[in-house]
Amino acid sequence: MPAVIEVRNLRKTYGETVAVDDVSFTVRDGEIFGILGPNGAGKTTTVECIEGLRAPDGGTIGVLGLDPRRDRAELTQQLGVQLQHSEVPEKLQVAEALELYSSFYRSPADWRTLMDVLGLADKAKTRYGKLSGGQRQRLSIALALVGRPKVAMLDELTTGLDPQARRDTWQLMEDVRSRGVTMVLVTHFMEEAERLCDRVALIDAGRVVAVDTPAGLAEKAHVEQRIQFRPSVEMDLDLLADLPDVTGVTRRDGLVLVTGNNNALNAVTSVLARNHIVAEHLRVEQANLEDAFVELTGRHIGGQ
Ligand SMILES: Nc1ncnc2c1ncn2[C@@H]1O[C@H](COP(=O)(O)OP(=O)(O)OP(=O)(O)O)[C@@H](O)[C@H]1O
Repeated sequence: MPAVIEVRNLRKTYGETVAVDDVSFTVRDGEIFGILGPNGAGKTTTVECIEGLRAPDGGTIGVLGLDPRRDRAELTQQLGVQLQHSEVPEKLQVAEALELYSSFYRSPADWRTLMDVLGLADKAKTRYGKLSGGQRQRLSIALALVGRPKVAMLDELTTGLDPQARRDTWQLMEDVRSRGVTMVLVTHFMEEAERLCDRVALIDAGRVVAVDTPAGLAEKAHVEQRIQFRPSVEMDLDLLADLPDVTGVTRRDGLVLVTGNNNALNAVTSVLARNHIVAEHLRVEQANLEDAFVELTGRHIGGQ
């Protein structure tokens, strides 16, 4: 797959603060690429450099073969950017905003259709300042898509949304991806990254810690799988302890607790089946992105 965005050794400082130290990654055509990291990791600064809003102190960036600073006017036509709340005038009505922003583009989407798709049709005449958090968010997504961009940059897509609105927004993003739009998603929500992103760059203190699929990151971190069940009959724990994929087996209150690598569940269930043992109340905890981040950096994404 060809590269849509190529970031090489990006560096950006604000006075004494090194916001982005050394960031490199490639975003491929048609994927949802996540940038995940704790507050202050340098995510927004990276994205703003890609958008051409900030001049890097070092490194190179190519977006659709363009230089974000030199070719800013052309890039604006092809790159959809989610505006921050403060950038939309309070008094502008929803329909007015969409019509206005669509006028900036050579071949915009039909903004009325977009308004329907985003569930904003009944708010067409409502001023931005009177919209709920979820409605503002949907409008900002609509404004990012109204130019029919090849690439959309979405920063904190679902921050401040309730769980239902968040899930609706995820569904929407999947629909947009299926129309071939490449998306860069900045987030600090694990679940969002796991659900939506084809690949994720984990960023910490201005550096890329790892880039991979969510599953690949969890695996890379060598985080163990935890399996817990109640055997239907008394069993010899050595049956499990001897398995190469298993690292530990203990018994507690009639429950068997097994830890092991990503193949441990397969190995354990095969042994149980061969021995005619049913695993009751089976629970499996898979390693997730949060585990991977902690393993790779020693810190939690949620901050602290
Ligand atoms: N305009 C600015 N002037 C000075 N320092 C800044 C500016 N913007 C960001 N910083 C600093 O640069 C560092 C990286 O900030 P950035 O906003 O890029 O991180 P982030 O990962 O997007 O964080 P968050 O998730 O909190 O938005 C932080 O230490 C921040 O305080």
